[in-house]
Amino acid sequence: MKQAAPTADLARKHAFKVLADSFETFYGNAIAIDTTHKITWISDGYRKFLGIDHDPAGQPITRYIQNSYLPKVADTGEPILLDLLWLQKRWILVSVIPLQSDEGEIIGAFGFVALDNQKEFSSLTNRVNKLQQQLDCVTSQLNQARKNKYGLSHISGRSEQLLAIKNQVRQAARFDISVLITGETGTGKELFAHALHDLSSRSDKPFISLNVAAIPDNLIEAEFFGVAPGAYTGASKQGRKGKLELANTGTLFLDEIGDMPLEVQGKLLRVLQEKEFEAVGSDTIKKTDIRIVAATSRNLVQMIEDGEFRADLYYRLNGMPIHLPPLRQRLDDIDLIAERILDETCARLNIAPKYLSTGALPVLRSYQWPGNVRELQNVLERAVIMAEDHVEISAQLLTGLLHNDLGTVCIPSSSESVMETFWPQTRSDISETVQQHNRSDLPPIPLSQQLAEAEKAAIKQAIHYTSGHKAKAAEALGISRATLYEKMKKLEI
Ligand SMILES: Nc1ncnc2c1ncn2[C@@H]1O[C@H](COP(=O)(O)OP(=O)(O)OP(=O)(O)O)[C@@H](O)[C@H]1O
Repeated sequence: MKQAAPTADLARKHAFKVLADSFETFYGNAIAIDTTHKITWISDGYRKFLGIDHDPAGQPITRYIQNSYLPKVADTGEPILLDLLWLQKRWILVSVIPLQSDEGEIIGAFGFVALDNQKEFSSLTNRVNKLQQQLDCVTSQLNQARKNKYGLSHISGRSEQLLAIKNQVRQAARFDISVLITGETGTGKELFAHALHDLSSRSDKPFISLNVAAIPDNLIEAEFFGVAPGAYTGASKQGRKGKLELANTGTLFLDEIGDMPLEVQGKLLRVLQEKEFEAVGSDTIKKTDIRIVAATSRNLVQMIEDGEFRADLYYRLNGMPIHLPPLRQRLDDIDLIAERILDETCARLNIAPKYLSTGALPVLRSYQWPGNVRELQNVLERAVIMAEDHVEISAQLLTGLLHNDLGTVCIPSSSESVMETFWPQTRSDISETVQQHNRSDLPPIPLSQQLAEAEKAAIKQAIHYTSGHKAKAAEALGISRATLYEKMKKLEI
């Protein structure tokens, strides 16, 4: 390395001395920490400025300055040349530089108040204050919108069952226990999980959901635990956070928990018991603090008997069970839910509000709703679009739509076999429909539409045949579980 010329060396030493002498005069407020973020030195001026009446050396800096930049600079070695810091109820301008040993190793950080006279940078702080106020306002509006969207009041219905469930949710929210929500598809399991989170003490923390059934078995662990940087060929350099980490301090909603492979069930149990996990390809243990809300449309007790679900995990998850009955068993909810769906759909489509005619409600009440509220939503959304200029949604229109959807009309909810009631389109019915479509005097229906209808009917039939067991339905149809979910989403089943 080139040696500094003697005069340059002298000038440098002199400059440092002047700087050190004038530092106390101009920058009386200064502090230093080590790499463990403990205070190693503080100037008298700064101690007084912070209102500390004892020697804070050896204490963590965050005990006195919670939002200090010093720990970050000590960790990264990157200086912060000038930044605003909100301290002692006012803005100050601070500089923080890393401290290095003679060998160039980072040994801590040193910070000083560059300017604490607000008048001298008032235009800057005024702008920051204004932006901060705007940000606070938007954040509170967002939180309010979230609460309105997911609060219990958003869940429509007046049936005794629904009111009892709302009470259970209020109870469950008071305690930090695992909750298991059971019920057929589309009954509102995710909606109630959201409401539970929003009522709980974790409401301002993340709500993360993971649909176990929609993820191929070989990717589930990565999705759940995350992946360490470069864990395997093709893994990203930065690694990827898993849902457990993303949900930390908040709530993790595990939908379709019954579809979790046995091996992963064991790992989830460990997380629940020990509150720690390791990312795929890592041996570093990470701590986690989450509340689990799990949901399933399957009979977990039966699955335990069949050796498909771990009993110990079931008892862990089932801290408080909440069961959502199907819509056909709480007919008193239908009018309020329908009203809400119509209002929301019309507002979204920017059209005048529409109402159910007097004869329309009995049609809705007499149908079985195998897809529950989600199906009701789909039918009413289509009705709104088809009612065009009419203010009322007629019984006839709904009858037609339900007929079109499932090949039958207004099924009485009593004695017929569930199979006939829900999916009367047996194989021969389907071929009959296709034959009718094939008649040469009828205008042809686009092939894509015919294929979609056929796929929809086949999937519904398979799900019903396997009593809602999606993995078995996918197997019977010769597709993967993830593909089945993809298709169900696309075809709005
Ligand atoms: N009581 C209700 N009031 C208003 N909307 C509802 C009600 N119950 C369900 N919904 C709506 O119905 C749809 C389906 O609900 P959700 O996704 O929560 O059901 P799910 O039981 O989790 O379904 P899946 O088992 O298929 O995941 C959502 O759009 C939800 O907002």
